[in-house]
Amino acid sequence: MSTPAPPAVPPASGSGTIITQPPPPAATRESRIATHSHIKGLGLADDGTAMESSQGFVGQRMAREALGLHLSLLRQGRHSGRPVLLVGPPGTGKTALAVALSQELGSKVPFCGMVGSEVYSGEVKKTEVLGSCFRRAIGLRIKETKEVYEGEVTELTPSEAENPLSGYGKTISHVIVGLKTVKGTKQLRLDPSVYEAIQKERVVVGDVIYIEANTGAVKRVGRSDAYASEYDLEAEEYVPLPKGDVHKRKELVQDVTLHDLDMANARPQGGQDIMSVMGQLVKGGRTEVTDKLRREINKVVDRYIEQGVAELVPGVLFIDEVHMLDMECFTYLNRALESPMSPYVVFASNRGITTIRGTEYDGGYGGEGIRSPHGIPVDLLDRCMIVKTEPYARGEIRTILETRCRVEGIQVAPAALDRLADEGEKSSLRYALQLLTPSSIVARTAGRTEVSLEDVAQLEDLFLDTKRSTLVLKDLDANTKRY
Ligand SMILES: Nc1ncnc2c1ncn2[C@@H]1O[C@H](COP(=O)(O)OP(=O)(O)OP(=O)(O)O)[C@@H](O)[C@H]1O
Repeated sequence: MSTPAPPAVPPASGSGTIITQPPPPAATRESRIATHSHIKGLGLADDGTAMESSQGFVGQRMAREALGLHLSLLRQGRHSGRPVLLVGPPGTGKTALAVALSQELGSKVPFCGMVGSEVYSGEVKKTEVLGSCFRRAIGLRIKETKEVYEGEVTELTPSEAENPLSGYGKTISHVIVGLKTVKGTKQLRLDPSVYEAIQKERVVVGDVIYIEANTGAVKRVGRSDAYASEYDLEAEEYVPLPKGDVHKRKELVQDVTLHDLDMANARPQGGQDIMSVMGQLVKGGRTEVTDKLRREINKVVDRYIEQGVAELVPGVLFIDEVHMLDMECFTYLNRALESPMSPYVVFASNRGITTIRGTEYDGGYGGEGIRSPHGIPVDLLDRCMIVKTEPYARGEIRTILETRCRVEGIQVAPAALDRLADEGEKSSLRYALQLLTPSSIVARTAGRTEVSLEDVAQLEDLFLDTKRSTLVLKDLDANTKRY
């Protein structure tokens, strides 16, 4: 049966189609707790005002409301060329705000986070690193109609044959797969390469899958809901039995980023399934993608957008410690921000007036370089919408600590929590947060389930905060003139 050519993603490779929908929960994740795990969004009410504590966010109301407004700009597609700059002392939630922004946009909108110093590499140009981050933050949603075999797996029987290349062992000659839909069933005799793809997706009887007729790529959609009561507790995603025939044309939506397309086309060798493409991405060192290739890809992308096959999804590029970038990067940013294919850019810096990197050795500026607020040239600064974050009050620190305890599953006695909040106020929120997990370990070692005041006190002896550490150094310096 003839099929109209699928809109193979960029030029000649045919291997550019990358399915980046989130994998089904079964294949994913143990619960890992990261620094910002408790942040679930900006915590804004319907009228855009920030609630005192919501979605894991506590305080910092002005900044949250400002970002809420930017979010509306982004949703209306009117953000272009207007980056946000988050400024404030360390640990006041600048990164947390960027994370919340990306959460608000949803999992299908790309988010790329980087630190200013990442641009310095011996192998890749600074502007190339920035350029690839820009493209990681721009998504493309491609709608393709493909010929597929879809259904619940009723049979999965590999057929073995003698290995013609060696006297020992056996190889798979073919695999029989039975697929069932509401309308009927079909038995397929498939190539061993499809069996490999089935194994990689960890398909078992009872799963709903589809197999692309042209490429043999296999995608596990989830577990058939006929098996829903198999276990009492499960992280499985259950899906209904597919309707229609087993063999049909299906509209597939694939989310890729421009960077995925660059990489897939820079090294187009290998298979067409997601695993081969992913393999290409992780193998080898960092490779530069030429400007010419990017322009070609942009042309194809433009064509797809015009044809209505694809839709551009601008995401968020977050550059933390932006003062670490140098003049060359800032000049590049000025141009990149004006491009019609620009993501929503958020910068963050905790520096005040400081020298712009890359201008220090310029004799024209008296050897000192150009000094500017946050180490950013004024012309770029002028384009930014600047949002300030404030240091936290003790009550806010206590609430943030409480939220973290809930996320990490730590029980802390009220007196210990008060002590940690005091530490947070005296030293920093980060220091107080860092003491949480170790104090729970100390409590557990002592056979208790709740962190007590003594546990926190013990840790304060073991770990110094920045202020005490500076005092120790000053003391050493005064007494021994060393260190
Ligand atoms: N308002 C808040 N509500 C809840 N958690 C917060 C809040 N502010 C900060 N945090 C948490 O405190 C920790 C430090 O915050 P974050 O890393 O966002 O600070 P930062 O301003 O980016 O610091 P730096 O300038 O050092 O990069 C993180 O775990 C963050 O999730």
